[in-house]
Amino acid sequence: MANTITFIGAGNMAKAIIGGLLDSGVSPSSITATAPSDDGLAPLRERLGIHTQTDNVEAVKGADVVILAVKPQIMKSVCAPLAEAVQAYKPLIVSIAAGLEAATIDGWLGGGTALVRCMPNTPSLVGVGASGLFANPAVSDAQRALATELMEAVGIVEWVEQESLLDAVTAVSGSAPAYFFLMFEAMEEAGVAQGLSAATARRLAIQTALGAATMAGQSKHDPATLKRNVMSPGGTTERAIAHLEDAQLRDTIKGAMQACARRAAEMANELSAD
Ligand SMILES: NC(=O)C1=CN([C@@H]2O[C@H](COP(=O)(O)OP(=O)(O)OC[C@H]3O[C@@H](n4cnc5c(N)ncnc54)[C@H](O)[C@@H]3O)[C@@H](O)[C@H]2O)C=CC1
Ligand SMILES: O=C(O)[C@@H]1CCC=N1
Repeated sequence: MANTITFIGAGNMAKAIIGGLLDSGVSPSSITATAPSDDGLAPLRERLGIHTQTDNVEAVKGADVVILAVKPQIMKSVCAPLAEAVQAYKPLIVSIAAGLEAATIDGWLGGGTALVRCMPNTPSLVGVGASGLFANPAVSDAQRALATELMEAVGIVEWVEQESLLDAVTAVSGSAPAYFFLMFEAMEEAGVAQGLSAATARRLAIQTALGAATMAGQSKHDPATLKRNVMSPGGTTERAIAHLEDAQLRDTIKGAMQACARRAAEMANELSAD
């Protein structure tokens, strides 16, 4: 990728995308990351070789893509000082903030910006991220292609044509690594309760998830069929799955995802009213 990319904010999600981009062969010299103090930036500069900057406005000047990677709650105060440089240099803006609507951010940046909203996830760090993208009407086809190229460097990309669907993307992939991490915690605890060492239980659980995800991604069968293939009639898996179904696991997951998407919509309302 020949474009220059500036990350405003160098926290967990920015670092995950930067790590994935570098692993995919993007040159460190094309990436700049900012933070209010140099403390967190020095390791990025020294270990990854990317540019760093404590002045957001300077970092925006001349960048082809500006990725807004700060917490939604401080986005307004971060965007307002950037408006002049954004209007002058017209980079593609990519916001990864949960909830915050494109029109709200566009307004904070002075209006008329080409803005892509992206909902990535932290496995971008290891090149197996999943991102949902939405473009506002000012985004050109070339900028859409650029956003696709950028996020495909760290995983898969799905475009949505309705902005509100990004809340569903947040529920199904943005927040979802945490659901699986919770599952690993629970499986490790249960494995230990059955006598395994924590290390053994963790290793087996994680490898099994990796195997199941790889199989589901490659198989011509749907997940329900793959599940049935594990369930020998009268066997062990049947009992385990019956327990999960009796415990309303599907409803629990649905409820969690509804809570997630509702919170994204709530945040959009709270923050646009600021
Ligand atoms: N963590 C995740 O799994 C995901 C996060 N997101 C979104 O990514 C954004 C960032 O989230 P995280 O990386 O988790 O948060 P974080 O708290 O790890 O990172 C935010 C970074 O912004 C920096 N920052 C604060 N004020 C700043 C300023 N004035 N100028 C420049 N940088 C400043 C902080 O130093 C911090 O490192 C949020 O909007 C969140 O909704 C989206 C998808 C997944
Ligand atoms: O929890 C959050 O608000 C962010 C957005 C998606 C994942 N982490």
